[in-house]
Amino acid sequence: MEFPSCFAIAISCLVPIFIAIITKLIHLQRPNPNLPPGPKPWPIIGNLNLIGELPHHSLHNLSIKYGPIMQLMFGSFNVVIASSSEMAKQILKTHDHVFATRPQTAAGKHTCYDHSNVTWAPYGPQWRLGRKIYLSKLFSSKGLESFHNIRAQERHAFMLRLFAVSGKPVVLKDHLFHFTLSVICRMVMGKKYFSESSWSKMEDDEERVVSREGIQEMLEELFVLNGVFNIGDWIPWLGFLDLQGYVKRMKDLRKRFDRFYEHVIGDHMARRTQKDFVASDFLDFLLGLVEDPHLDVDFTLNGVKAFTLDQMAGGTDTAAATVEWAMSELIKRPNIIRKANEELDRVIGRERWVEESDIQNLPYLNAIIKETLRLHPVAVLLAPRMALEDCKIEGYEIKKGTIIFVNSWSIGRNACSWESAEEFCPERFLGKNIDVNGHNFEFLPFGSGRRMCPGYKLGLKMVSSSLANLLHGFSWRLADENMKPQDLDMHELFGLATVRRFPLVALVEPRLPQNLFY
Ligand code: HEM
Repeated sequence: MEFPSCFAIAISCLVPIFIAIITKLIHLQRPNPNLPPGPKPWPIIGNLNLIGELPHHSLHNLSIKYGPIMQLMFGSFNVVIASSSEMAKQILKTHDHVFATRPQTAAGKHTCYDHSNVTWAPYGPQWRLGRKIYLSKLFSSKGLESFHNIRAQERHAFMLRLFAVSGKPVVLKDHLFHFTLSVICRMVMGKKYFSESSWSKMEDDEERVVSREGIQEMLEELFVLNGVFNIGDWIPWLGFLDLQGYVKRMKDLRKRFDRFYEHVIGDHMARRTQKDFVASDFLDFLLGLVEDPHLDVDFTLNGVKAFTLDQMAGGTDTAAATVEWAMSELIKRPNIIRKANEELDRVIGRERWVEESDIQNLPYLNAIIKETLRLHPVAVLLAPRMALEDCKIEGYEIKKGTIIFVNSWSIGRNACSWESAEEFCPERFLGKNIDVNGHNFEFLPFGSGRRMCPGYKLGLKMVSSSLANLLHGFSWRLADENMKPQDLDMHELFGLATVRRFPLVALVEPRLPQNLFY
């Protein structure tokens, strides 16, 4: 028999066996509320097949049936899922110190420089150093203010690019990504370092090693690979087989990022040798740390790359996907767009664009953003945490090493906390003191506690100011004239950031006077 058909038969035999192994290895366990006080066991109630459904949907359905805290055996690991605001509070506040670390995954190892970025770092000195630097240098009020001009310039450039394609079908996400990536690159690396031209023109552009489309593709792949169910993570003895080919993809991706960072770091190093060198961006500051003998961690060039990656990953797709979800919900509901436009016309007027300082005066716009983050929190299961020691929640023992997911997507749709939970209704937030700062456990789009998103204020600034100007500057309709707005497909693509499965394609027409577009 020739090789290809041999191979095909072997694969077709292996796949069902493999699926059988996996489904046998996933057990659902749930607490029994009728047991006397004392440690309560988690009885096994059956095997589950979570394959084929989006994980946050399956876990949401299970939590409706089995309660707000349940334990799964997932391969070799215990996994606890919290699906209510009370359980989220227990994990992210009451026992935050116990669940402050992350599991070590192949993605953290191969794509994030051996877990040396803040997102995947174990709870320890490297993580503490990163958070301290981010919160003091980038996300403090002073830090955020110092990059105000960059955000304003890039936002204006974004509006001009949209204007240039008005009347033609626009893939909104690509424009949003261009905006968020430009802001983050300039904040962190001093300039964009990617070519604005398309692939074909790249060779002419000597200073850039990657095109904008190329880096977007790399970051999207990073999010996918950091969110996948990689068998080797859950069943370590099968890891060497790399059955799904994910580890190979991770290694390939790391090479592409290395090539990019080596160019950027090389450029910064060359500047450091100049006589009149003054550190002027975040990367300069990080390179200074590599030479610092007083740090209590061994901070290397890999640390520089990893911390830079945290910003590029954390700040681009998340904010772009949130605005894309918001516009998708709005395009289906012209009456909400009308109310937002009425507020913008009244507060801002048609003679100028919306500035960041205006956002606090736009309660309806803020309510739209909160409603979007409630129904479409891009990190649907937050980022996984791991128990550093044994702990008891509601009488149930959680063993050291257990992996914890907080189902933020499910919490945002919990009928006990939200009336008509499945409806997109910004009005529910008007006059309410519900915020995204991690103190309201029924609403956790940025998480809470020690590992809460450190960049949430920047994320919110980019989301709110871009959405406000998209609504103020343009009128919107679907590019497919035959599709009714209410039929717009809202399916998700699961990953560390859960994005639209099919990008939103729209037609825009300017709403403001022509002179504002030059
Ligand atoms: C709309 C925008 C954003 C959303 C929805 C978002 C959401 C999140 C969520 C849910 C987490 C996990 C929190 C947890 O485990 O409790 C997280 C972590 C993180 N985010 Fe964000 N984020 C956004 C923007 C940003 C920005 C702008 C940056 C940086 C430029 C950033 C950097 C990070 C980092 C470094 C972590 C890891 C924190 C840690 O493990 O200690 N994020 N983000």
